[in-house]
Amino acid sequence: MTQLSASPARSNAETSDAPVILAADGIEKRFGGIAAVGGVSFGVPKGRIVGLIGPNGAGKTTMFDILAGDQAPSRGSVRLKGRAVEAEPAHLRIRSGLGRTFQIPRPFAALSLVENVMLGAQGQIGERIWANWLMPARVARQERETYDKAMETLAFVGLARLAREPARVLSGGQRKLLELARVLMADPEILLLDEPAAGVNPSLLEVIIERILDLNARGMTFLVIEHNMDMVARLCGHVLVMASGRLLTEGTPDAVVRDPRVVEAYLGGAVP
Ligand SMILES: Nc1ncnc2c1ncn2[C@@H]1O[C@H](COP(=O)(O)OP(=O)(O)OP(=O)(O)O)[C@@H](O)[C@H]1O
Repeated sequence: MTQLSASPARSNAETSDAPVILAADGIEKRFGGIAAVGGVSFGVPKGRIVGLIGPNGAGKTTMFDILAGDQAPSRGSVRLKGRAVEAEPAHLRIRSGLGRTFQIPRPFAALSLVENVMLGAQGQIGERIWANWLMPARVARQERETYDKAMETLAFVGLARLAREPARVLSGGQRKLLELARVLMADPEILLLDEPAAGVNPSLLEVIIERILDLNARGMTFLVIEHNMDMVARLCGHVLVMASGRLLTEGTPDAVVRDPRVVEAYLGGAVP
């Protein structure tokens, strides 16, 4: 595990007594005889940046899949803004304000960056075939607005100058920024980020950290899976630790990395 930086956590986690925006309640996920997630409960308070760490195979990505609606839990409940959503598919959760990024982003390689980002917009009336016939001016206006918003979002993540290039020219780190831009098009209230630092060079990593802190300062909530503990310490006021499908402990980044159970979980499993 990487040494924690001495800088204090910078999210606004400690400054507010916020309501829980996303909650997992007794989540279980079994694949045949294996419990990838074995009864996990936690809450993410609104406006905070919460970390989710644990050794490889701990069940973190499976947990994200269940929170986002990409997999159904075998048991348990997911509450988004107080509403049980475990039966809802991912696209409905996105519309309710829950966005997620993937460990390995897969943009449409042949489409331009701006086209990829525009695909993240929700509620496009032009997707309804009849709307193109009945209200073409309205469809055209909305497409223009979506394009402008996609360009603004690309500028926010520092990719505006590549807007017309095909996504295949991007590095791994730039793909992470493109994916962030795509998911931001849906105006999420809470974002699940799956290893935003993995495979990213140090200068782009700084951009990603700054963008996350900037969005958080504007009120966006984050749950972040990350192996890079320097990044976790810079972003997160609170960290959840999973091991072998269970929630092992939670606390400040500083406290959890000093917890002997956490050290043992990492040494017993594959150390990142
Ligand atoms: N579709 C699947 N079928 C069978 N087993 C699975 C499936 N998905 C995950 N698992 C198993 O569930 C366990 C948890 O996997 P998961 O990917 O959620 O862990 P993780 O904490 O995200 O790991 P990493 O840090 O390596 O991404 C692992 O043992 C994995 O092999």
